Amino acid sequence: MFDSITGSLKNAINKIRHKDDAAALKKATTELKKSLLKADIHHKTTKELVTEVELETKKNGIGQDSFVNALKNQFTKVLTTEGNQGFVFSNTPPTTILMTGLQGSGKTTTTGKLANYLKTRKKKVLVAACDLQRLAAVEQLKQIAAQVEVDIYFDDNENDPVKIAKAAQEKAQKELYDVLLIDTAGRLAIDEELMLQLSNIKDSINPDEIFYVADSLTGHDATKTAQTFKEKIGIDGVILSKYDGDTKGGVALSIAHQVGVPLRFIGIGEKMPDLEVFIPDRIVSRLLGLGDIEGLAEKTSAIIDEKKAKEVTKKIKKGEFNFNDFLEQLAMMSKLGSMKSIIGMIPGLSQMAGPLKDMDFENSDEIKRIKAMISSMTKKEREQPSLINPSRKRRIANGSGLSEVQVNKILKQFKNASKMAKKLSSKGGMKGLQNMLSQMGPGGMPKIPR
Ligand SMILES: Nc1nc2c(ncn2[C@@H]2O[C@H](COP(=O)(O)OP(=O)(O)OP(=O)(O)O)[C@@H](O)[C@H]2O)c(=O)[nH]1
Repeated sequence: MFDSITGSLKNAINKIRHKDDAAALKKATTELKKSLLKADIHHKTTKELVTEVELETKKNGIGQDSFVNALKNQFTKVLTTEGNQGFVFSNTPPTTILMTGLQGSGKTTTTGKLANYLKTRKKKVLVAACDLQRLAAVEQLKQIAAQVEVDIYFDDNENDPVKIAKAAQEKAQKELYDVLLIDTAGRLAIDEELMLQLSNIKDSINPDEIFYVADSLTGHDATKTAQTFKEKIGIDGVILSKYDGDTKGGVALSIAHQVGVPLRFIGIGEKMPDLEVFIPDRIVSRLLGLGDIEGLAEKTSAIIDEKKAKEVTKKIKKGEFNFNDFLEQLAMMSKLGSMKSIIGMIPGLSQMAGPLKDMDFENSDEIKRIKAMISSMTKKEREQPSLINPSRKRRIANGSGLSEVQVNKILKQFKNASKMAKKLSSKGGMKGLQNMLSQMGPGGMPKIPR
């Protein structure tokens, strides 16, 4: 998700090789500034962040470790704004969310994604179709609701969105829904009529939170419109849509700081599972290429049961992650949405996000090769990859139709990844970064040979 920023941060970090090298720190901060601006992070945010990183590194003694820690702290500071993180449930259900945004920002799709996010977490969700501005919007929401299997409230005979919102809320209260998501109308640009309509809905239903869906492809305009929505109707969170199409990626890192409202979720594709929760410290971990074990486990537990997710995390931490776990994860991952984002959550694998980002699980040659290799292993070998000696490798290569070189490389890659995962998920994980960076060449992890 953040591969280009992660890559340039790595370049900045690599400028510092020795302790107390002030000239190297200068080079690193110059590189940092250049890459943040190139990523389209707001210039004010960039300036503040770079200055603070430099000060903190100097204060703690110049070195790669202290520079990485300063980056981690300062990024977390920039991404953290007063307000809720992720999805927060009200003490008195239904938690009512007003979804707002400009026309085409992805508001209706995002309403469906959020409904799906909550549904996979076993919540009873009702969506309300209050976008009466665009003719097809109600129909679109009906289709999306059917797709993610949540209930929808609409009224084709009513043309007052306030009345529809109110009736939806009554239904949600009476029928004990956990969450009510209200899709509202958008406009091509901010206008008084839209703001008045939203204010009226807000006054009538008193939502727990108002989310503003901003199109990340509009760059700094996304920040500006969010600001205006905040001033005019008050918003509690921003959801950045279409982040998958944003090659620069910096808006996500400065929008909360600029608008003063937390970024809650990011849309990373057109499919319903393509919604990522935005928790600052987890995002920072991914930005620095350290993955997000906690996020992965949380996401995983929505698909498989929580106990199993914990088991996997424990296995990773103990370095016992084996090929059976790998196959199981692979089958499950295809249900989790974008490959790029999943890879970014696995420590040590985030550098592969580039080559693997568009991977299609069913049809990918790389995955087919790995599966072929695993299917030629014995039960014991899958459970205990360390058993695989040269003669076993030859047998596996023959059985899977791969060359010995290919088998060797895949095994090595698996071993390295589990080692890194173990190291980085431990308490001293930050220290592991230094080792990880020194082990990796400029292209990240070695590619699986074709
Ligand atoms: N690639 C990508 N496309 C997205 C994402 N979110 C939404 N879209 C697409 O953006 C387009 C517009 O989305 P809608 O949900 O219809 O937009 P809207 O804001 O509800 O529009 P109005 O109802 O007209 O206000 C659709 O084609 C969506 O599939 C995303 O995160 N990534």
